[in-house]
Amino acid sequence: MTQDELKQAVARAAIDYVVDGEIIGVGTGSTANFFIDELAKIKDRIKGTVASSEATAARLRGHGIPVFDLNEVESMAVYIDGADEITNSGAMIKGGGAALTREKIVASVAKKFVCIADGSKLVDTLGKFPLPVEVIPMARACVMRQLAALGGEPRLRVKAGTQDAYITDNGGEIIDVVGLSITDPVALEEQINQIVGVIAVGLFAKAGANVCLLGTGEGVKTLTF
Ligand SMILES: O=C(CO)[C@H](O)[C@H](O)COP(=O)(O)O
Repeated sequence: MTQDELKQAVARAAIDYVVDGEIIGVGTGSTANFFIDELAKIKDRIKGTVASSEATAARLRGHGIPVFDLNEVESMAVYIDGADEITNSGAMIKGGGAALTREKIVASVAKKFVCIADGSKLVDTLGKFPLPVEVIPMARACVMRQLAALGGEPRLRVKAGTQDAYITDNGGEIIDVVGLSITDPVALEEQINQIVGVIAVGLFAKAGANVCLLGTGEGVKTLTF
């Protein structure tokens, strides 16, 4: 199976976690996009969604699925999203698609985080994938110095084909930290959260996934944490 077929398989499997009549939190990225396309087939069963990015909101609306502002929502049954890396204990690196801050906010309201990922995302130790950190633009340089002191190599994410900083839906910039071996993800998440100027770090460790639907050649495996 191709990587896209594995992503489609987990997106289909995630429909079992959709709770009828409820609001569903929806992530960002190619796997989340496959999930949105599956959700569209059963859209009449749900009350609506909360989106973790403008791109996701546009895709949901394109399918005629209601998208609520998070401020209008008191509870959410489940949040369904991809990951760049996930461990056997449910800790994740996210933010390859630059939506980490809204993903973390929406996930924090949901009762359950269901991660959907192809098998290549399962790792023993986080950090091979560069760790995204969203920052306030004026704090870029001082945050980068503090991230370098943690042992990684911070790089400013730029818009494809330019030297210009990539700007997120929140007006922030993204620093990708290369070369970390993250043996204590909870401690590192707390440490980076303490740096003034950081909006959010793409480590989802303190509140990681509750379930991971992992696409493999032998079918979809369900990991619970
Ligand atoms: O965190 C994310 C976006 O900010 C995505 O979930 C992550 O990058 C995985 O993307 P994909 O499903 O395209 O592999």
